[in-house]
Amino acid sequence: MSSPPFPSASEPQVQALISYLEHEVQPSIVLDTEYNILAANGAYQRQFGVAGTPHVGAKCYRVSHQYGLPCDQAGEHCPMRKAHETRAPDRVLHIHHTPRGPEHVDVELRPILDGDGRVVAYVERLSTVVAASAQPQQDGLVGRAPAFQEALAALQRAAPAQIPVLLQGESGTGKELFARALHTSSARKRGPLVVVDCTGLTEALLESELFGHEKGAFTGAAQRKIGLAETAHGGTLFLDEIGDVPMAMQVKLLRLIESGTFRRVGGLETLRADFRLVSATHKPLKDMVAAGSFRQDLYYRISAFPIRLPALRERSEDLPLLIDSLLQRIAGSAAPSIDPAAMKRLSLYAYPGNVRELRNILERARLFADDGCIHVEHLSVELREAQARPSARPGRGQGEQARLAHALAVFRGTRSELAQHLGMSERTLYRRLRELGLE
Ligand SMILES: Nc1ncnc2c1ncn2[C@@H]1O[C@H](COP(=O)(O)OP(=O)(O)OP(=O)(O)O)[C@@H](O)[C@H]1O
Repeated sequence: MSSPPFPSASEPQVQALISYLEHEVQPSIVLDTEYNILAANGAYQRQFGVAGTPHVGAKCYRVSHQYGLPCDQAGEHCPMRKAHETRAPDRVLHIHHTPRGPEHVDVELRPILDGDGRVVAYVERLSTVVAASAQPQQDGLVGRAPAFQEALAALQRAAPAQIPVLLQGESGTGKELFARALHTSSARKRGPLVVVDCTGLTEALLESELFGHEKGAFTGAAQRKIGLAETAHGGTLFLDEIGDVPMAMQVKLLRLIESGTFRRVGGLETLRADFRLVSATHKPLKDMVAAGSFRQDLYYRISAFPIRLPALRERSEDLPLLIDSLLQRIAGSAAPSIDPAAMKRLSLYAYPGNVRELRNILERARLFADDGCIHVEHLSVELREAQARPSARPGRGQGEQARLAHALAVFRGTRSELAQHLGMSERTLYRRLRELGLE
């Protein structure tokens, strides 16, 4: 563990801590109360270190965010501030600058107290979040906007537990992708992830899909069939569009979830399946409960840990990142570029169909991009009209104006640092500020 002779580091407790952390497998650093990194263990240096750039002696916010100021003064949650006040550990999700570029990092900070209860140092443990990427990626979830980060932070908390998760979001917001990320971030990741699309299935069909059936259970049941609940044993069962499950089937689903037991259609044997339940819906389930079209007991069973997925218009800062990633996915190395005018139209549109709609738009447009570049005329009429109707711009509306105004008020760094903090270029920041009348 590298550690220079800082005054507080010479305290025996801190020295003992530094020596202990060297054997920790998780990247860890020791900080003093002035944000100075006193020591970094081998795991930290391997994962976050840059050859020739010593972290030890540097300010933590400079290393992880390239800010000139502590995170809380830059409009972000600072775990050190909170841990100092509460004398208790704090955990947050941040985007850190790493040798691999920006990454989502789960940061856990523990204050180290002396005999009088004074904080003498902090230990910060970091783990890279694998569930989502903050830079363009060939697959999986990408995003870095605050609304996306909030959902990701909830996913990180829920993933290691067994608790049933309910993903709620408009169509195309990435519910299935989130369910996959939840599964791969859980202890069951080596088990199966079984997706059941509950849309458009009659009670009989859903029952035989979910529970399976015995040979001869009904006309056409020539063989015994193993149901999806059984297939999910040891893994995750993802019930997509659970709001579409017919009322009569809901009671059977409740029994399965409560007891983990079920019977194949036409079978007498009670079977048991051990799975983690993840459900998703775009429907307002609570209203459906009030209207009597969704069972209240089932609702409470499936919604122990609700996660709200933001609409694309609530995370419009993510558009460039999503566009980059989706074009790579659609066209690989032949991915076209986008000219500034087309990019502007794309950023003005409201995307009622969310990321799926964005993907469709790009898939279509790239087929017209003969010169390797998407131009305005390659976009659909709605997109081309987007500029003519500035009122139809929820992403650039009051929400964004309030967010930028708030960031301007609380951020004490330079404009370039603010741009970096907001995940946009300095030029874009100036342009947005001008557009919103904040400049
Ligand atoms: N954050 C994201 N990063 C990358 N791709 C995304 C993201 N969110 C959604 N997508 C992509 O958008 C498309 C729609 O996502 P998905 O099918 O998970 O949405 P959904 O909410 O389950 O939709 P529906 O409710 O209509 O079933 C997919 O191609 C998916 O890969």
